[in-house]
Amino acid sequence: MSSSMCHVLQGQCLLMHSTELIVSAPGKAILHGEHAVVHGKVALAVSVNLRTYLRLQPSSSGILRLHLPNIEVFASWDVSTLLPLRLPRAADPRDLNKLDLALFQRLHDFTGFTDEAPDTHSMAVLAFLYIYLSIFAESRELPAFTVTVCSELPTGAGLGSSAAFSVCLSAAMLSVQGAISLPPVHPESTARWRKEELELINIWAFQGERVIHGTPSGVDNAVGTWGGILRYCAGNITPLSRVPMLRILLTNTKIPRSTKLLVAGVRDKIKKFPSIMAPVLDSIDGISITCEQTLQEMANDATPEHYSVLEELMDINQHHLNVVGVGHASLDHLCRVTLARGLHSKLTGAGGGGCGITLLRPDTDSLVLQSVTRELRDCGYDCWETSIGVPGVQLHSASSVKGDVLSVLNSY
Ligand SMILES: Nc1ncnc2c1ncn2[C@@H]1O[C@H](COP(=O)(O)OP(=O)(O)O)[C@@H](O)[C@H]1O
Ligand SMILES: C[C@@](O)(CCOP(=O)(O)O)CC(=O)O
Ligand SMILES: [Mg+2]
Repeated sequence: MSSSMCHVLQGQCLLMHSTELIVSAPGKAILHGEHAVVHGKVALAVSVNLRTYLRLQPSSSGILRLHLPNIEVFASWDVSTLLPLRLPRAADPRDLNKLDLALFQRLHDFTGFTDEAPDTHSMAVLAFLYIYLSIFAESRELPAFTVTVCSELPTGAGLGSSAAFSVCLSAAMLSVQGAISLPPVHPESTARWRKEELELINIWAFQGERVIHGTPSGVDNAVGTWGGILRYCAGNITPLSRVPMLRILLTNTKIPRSTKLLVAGVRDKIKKFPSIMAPVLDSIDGISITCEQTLQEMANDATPEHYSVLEELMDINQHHLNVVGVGHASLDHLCRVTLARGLHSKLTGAGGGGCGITLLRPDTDSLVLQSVTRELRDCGYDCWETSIGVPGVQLHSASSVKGDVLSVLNSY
């Protein structure tokens, strides 16, 4: 972290902005490396063209409101009741490498939520309050505003909805606090923040992910912040600029699952069978590295043989993910249905249900695609071809937001 950023992090509340703002962040698909990345291995991840949108409206009512229509949360607090929960922000910015457990405990006591049975509502509310009380820890007053979040992403399906949510919260609240600027945004257009500001957004989004996931790797919030295609390993983010434009079919099996529980399950398995699981994680690391090399070669000249390598890597990784215990019958079925048409799939994200990705070749026949899509939909799955590599977190002019999203944001 640069010293100037430390200064901002420690800053005595610069200028508090009091304008309405709309921000958005994309979801992601992990090509390879989910779960292994939590244990220091390489992951390759891409942003997808489904976004989470957040609208923040300042208020003079002294009431902080949170509207999360996707998960039916409508909460409000008198800011005076939140004041006693605040703790001075840690003097050492390196402490942002973990959660402030004292604040976390206070929030549990205040809300009455328990850590044993984390549910959709409590995780979202805790992440919101945690980021709010941390970012405004040193502000003279706690600001009142209404935050409304609406997402195109399925919640809890492996496409990084938790990270897109955390990135939006972080960007909006850092902007209000004045720790980052409000870049000028022209009508019908969007704007991005500077590199150092994006780094700050990413750091605070990571805290939100910690509240929701327990021990996230940080790959999802990195994609939500930076967008594009990234290699991620132990906190090091490398954008991959020279890669072919991959065609990806996304399938949501709609089997609900929790990233937090799946990540904890993998940790238990590694603890129970260290000598068996370590080689599997190493092999997943090898898959990510081989995939990255193959993609780089393909940027110059993509051949059918390159696609065969990518397909084989997906098959091997899908087996590994079953071995580490994050498979599901619905995902096995997805792989079988697509393979019957010559297409290769694997789960993406935490697994246990949720989404899978299928690699399409540039010349995959549209009739093949139509029949495989129909068959997957007949299983009750959602299925669509997605664009990848879209921009990360953005500030929007209201007229740049799609009509249906804007009408949801405006209806609360
Ligand atoms: N649009 C949203 N509104 C409110 N909370 C959300 C939203 N999207 C995600 N979340 C929070 O993130 C959690 C899902 O995170 P997770 O289990 O990591 O799944 P994923 O990130 O794969 O979608 C939800 O339980 C909720 O707490
Ligand atoms: C399983 C993991 O690798 C990805 C989780 O992604 P998602 O929450 O299922 O979208 C966890 C992580 O990297 O933090
Ligand atoms: Mg998540």
